[in-house]
Amino acid sequence: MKLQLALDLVNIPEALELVKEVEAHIDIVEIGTPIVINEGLHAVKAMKEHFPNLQVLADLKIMDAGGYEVMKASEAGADIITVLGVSDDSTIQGAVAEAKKQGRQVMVDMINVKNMEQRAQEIDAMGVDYICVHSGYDHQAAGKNSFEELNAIKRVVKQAKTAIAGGIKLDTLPEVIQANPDLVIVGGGITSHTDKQAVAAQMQQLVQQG
Ligand SMILES: O=C(CO)[C@H](O)[C@H](O)COP(=O)(O)O
Repeated sequence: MKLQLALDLVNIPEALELVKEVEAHIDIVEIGTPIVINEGLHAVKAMKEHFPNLQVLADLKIMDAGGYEVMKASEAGADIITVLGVSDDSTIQGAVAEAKKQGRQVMVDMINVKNMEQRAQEIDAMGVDYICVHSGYDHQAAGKNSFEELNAIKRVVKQAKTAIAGGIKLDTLPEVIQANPDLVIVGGGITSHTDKQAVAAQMQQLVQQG
């Protein structure tokens, strides 16, 4: 099981500073959608240049033009690029084909997917690398989490790795680990702490034991 740090509410210098603190405790660093909106793919490029040993995920949440957008993120140095599960099949297939050509990986974000098991099965058959259940900020504000959805996709996904994101904190991490995802994604659960290094280290220990 691996740990991904999601960076959302920071600019490029703040993102680099933050990763310096927790680098030893994470496997993947995510350039979140708000950073890409504010800073563009320069943020992905800067992160990869400063931390070549970490995998960098570009959370583009692609909804259309999958091949083209994966190509641009790959040029910036992204190792993994996100596409939305609610997209058309052709968008996901285009993203997967381009990622394979570029030696990159695709993560499908299942945010707002209604028929979770059926769609996870369909997407798994498209050859994606990760399928991620996700309670976004608006869901979290309504008190939702994705623990049940993780169990649902675990029942049907055969080929892809499974991931979970959305509001995961140190005290909820053990419940997440019990469901045995391949990847746990944490943003505010690390970045909102004063001692980010300490909380990331504790999370890493739990994830590695899981
Ligand atoms: O993609 C996102 C929001 O759309 C976040 O990166 C994801 O939810 C993880 O952050 P947090 O742990 O703070 O919820």
